[in-house]
Amino acid sequence: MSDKSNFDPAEKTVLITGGTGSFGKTMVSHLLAQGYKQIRIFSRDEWKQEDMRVRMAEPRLKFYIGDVRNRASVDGAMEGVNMVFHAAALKQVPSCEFFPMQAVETNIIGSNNVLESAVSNKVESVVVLGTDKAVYPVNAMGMTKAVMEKVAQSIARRLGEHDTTISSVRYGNVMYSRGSVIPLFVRQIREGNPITITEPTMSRFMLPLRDSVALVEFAFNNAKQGDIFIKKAPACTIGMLAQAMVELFQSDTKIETIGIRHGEKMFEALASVAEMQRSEDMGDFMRISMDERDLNYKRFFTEGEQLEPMAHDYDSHNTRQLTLEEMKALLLSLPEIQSDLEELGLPTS
Ligand SMILES: O=c1ccn([C@@H]2O[C@H](COP(=O)(O)OP(=O)(O)O[C@H]3O[C@H](CO)[C@H](O)[C@H](O)[C@H]3O)[C@@H](O)[C@H]2O)c(=O)[nH]1
Repeated sequence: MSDKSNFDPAEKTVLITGGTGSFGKTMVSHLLAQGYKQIRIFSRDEWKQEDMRVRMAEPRLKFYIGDVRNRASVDGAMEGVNMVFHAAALKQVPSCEFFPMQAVETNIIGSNNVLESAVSNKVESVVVLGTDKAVYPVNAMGMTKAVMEKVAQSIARRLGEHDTTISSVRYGNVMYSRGSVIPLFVRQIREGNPITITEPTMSRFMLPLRDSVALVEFAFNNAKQGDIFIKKAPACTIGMLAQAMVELFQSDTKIETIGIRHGEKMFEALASVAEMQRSEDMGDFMRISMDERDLNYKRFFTEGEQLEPMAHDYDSHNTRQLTLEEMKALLLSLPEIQSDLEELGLPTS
């Protein structure tokens, strides 16, 4: 863990891969407010970069066009960087399912490029952004993100205290993220169409975007080599989410059950049983330390390890469940829901 006692943001340059996404934008505003010297945005889409450049008009923001799949383009943005937040990813479940090698290229090979480039450039700390879908993965998005974590830890394992600190975070569904269920429900309500729910008892961890930024910051401040951090989060069922939306929007639209989609689980886990056994409770957060066993055959084949039999996964069925009122309050705390309700002339509190 690098020493943060003399940490001065005014001396630090941060690189955010995938920096024009929802996470990147929120993180950029946060870092600017904290007085960071320079923030570099690395991404593929020139239009999104142009939009951000014009809207933010901020000299401390620097833009780099590139693709994490291309090591040279990553190297071109890495020189002189102190911290990296690696958010670039293919994260849509269906697109990864049908083009799994594209997910391999970006999520695994691309992440390896970012990490190796950061280590070569003596970056102080890299935080890699992951997902709950990497725990017991069933779809290509989760599988490639699970391998990404393994790549991060394999590099961390060979590094020492004075090298780059590598850590990962995992989080669940970011509320109102592009293409996700909440904006879909809003559209359905506004157009007067039925709300389509897959399965009312299916559950998901619900996380506002601001909490994902807080988690990444927490990881940066507390990381030891190879750690994975999660933020404790409540969950809700999709039936409850739909009910909360209908009530907030005072809608009489129907709720229609359409059935589970390709590649999805009834619930998600943020940590497996084995990980829970080596986790540290840090208040709102949990640290899962790296499994430090090496490839020592005896320990893997004949000695093993004593695990406590009590433990269980940390999943969206056994975490704290939001009540209907709490779900409505959480939705009301989102700026996007506030502006949707305002546009419709509905109460925002
Ligand atoms: O019409 C729909 C669509 C979805 N759902 C349900 O709503 C929940 C959330 O669905 P999302 O599509 O919002 O989220 P996913 O859990 O499938 O995946 C989300 O989280 C991933 C990260 O873990 C990726 O970021 C992905 O893009 C993002 O949509 C699921 O239980 C799903 O079954 C419905 O009830 N009705």
